[in-house]
Amino acid sequence: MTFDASIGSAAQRVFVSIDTPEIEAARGLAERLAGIVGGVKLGLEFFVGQGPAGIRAVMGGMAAEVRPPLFLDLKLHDIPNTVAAAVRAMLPLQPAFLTIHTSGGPAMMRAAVEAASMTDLPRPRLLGVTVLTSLDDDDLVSVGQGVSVLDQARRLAELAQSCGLDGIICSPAEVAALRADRGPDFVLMVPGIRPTGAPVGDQKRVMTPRDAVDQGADFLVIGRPITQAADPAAAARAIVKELL
Ligand SMILES: O=C(O)c1cc(=O)[nH]c(=O)n1[C@@H]1O[C@H](COP(=O)(O)O)[C@@H](O)[C@H]1O
Repeated sequence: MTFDASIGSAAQRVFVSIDTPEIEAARGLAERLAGIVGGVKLGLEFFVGQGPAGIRAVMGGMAAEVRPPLFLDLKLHDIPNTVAAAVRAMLPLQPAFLTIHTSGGPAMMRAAVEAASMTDLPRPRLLGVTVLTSLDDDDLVSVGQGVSVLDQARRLAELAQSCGLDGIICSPAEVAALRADRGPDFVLMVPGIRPTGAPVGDQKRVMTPRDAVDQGADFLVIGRPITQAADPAAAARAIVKELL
């Protein structure tokens, strides 16, 4: 299914992150949430556990009329040839969005963009991870990047746009600055979302769904506040309601 990135409703902004290695758990959540949220994100944990066949089982388990767009979040980071080959290998799964790490550099990003366009299959939107939402300024110092998170995110976002990426993943804390820098058409997909009172866990730069959208986020990536809730469908509905 091709993905129309125009945002017609509050629900379309929400991608639920289904982080589990178990196929039945993933399938159950996807089916329960399909009519409520705008998309499903399957990432490293599920892909390592279940591979492409697992992705097909989850997405194919939903009727075409209700199947939400797939965000396949593998955060590729390798030499250009390897990343390009991995992007090509993902295309048959028909993701609406893919992720690569912008810190892989310009040649890697350009190779990924080229690879994504090389077949007749629908072209996914390529998003570049800037600075992970689990990091803060001290973490960047500890890995030898002596810049603030905001400056690093701005720099990587500019590089991603210049390399032809469709958008970036960034924390809500930088969204307003990055929207101003990169203009209205660059996709800002934002994890690190916590409804008021939800446990923050390993995230360091967080915001509520409403505030993140008000700051300029196009899409929100939300995992545990929905998937770990006693009633995931009710939790997702409450978040969408907050965005109306
Ligand atoms: O690329 C991502 O989606 C991502 C980037 C980032 O900087 N931070 C981040 O949390 N994510 C993903 O977003 C999801 C957030 O999940 P929760 O913290 O449970 O809401 C996880 O699947 C992460 O892998």
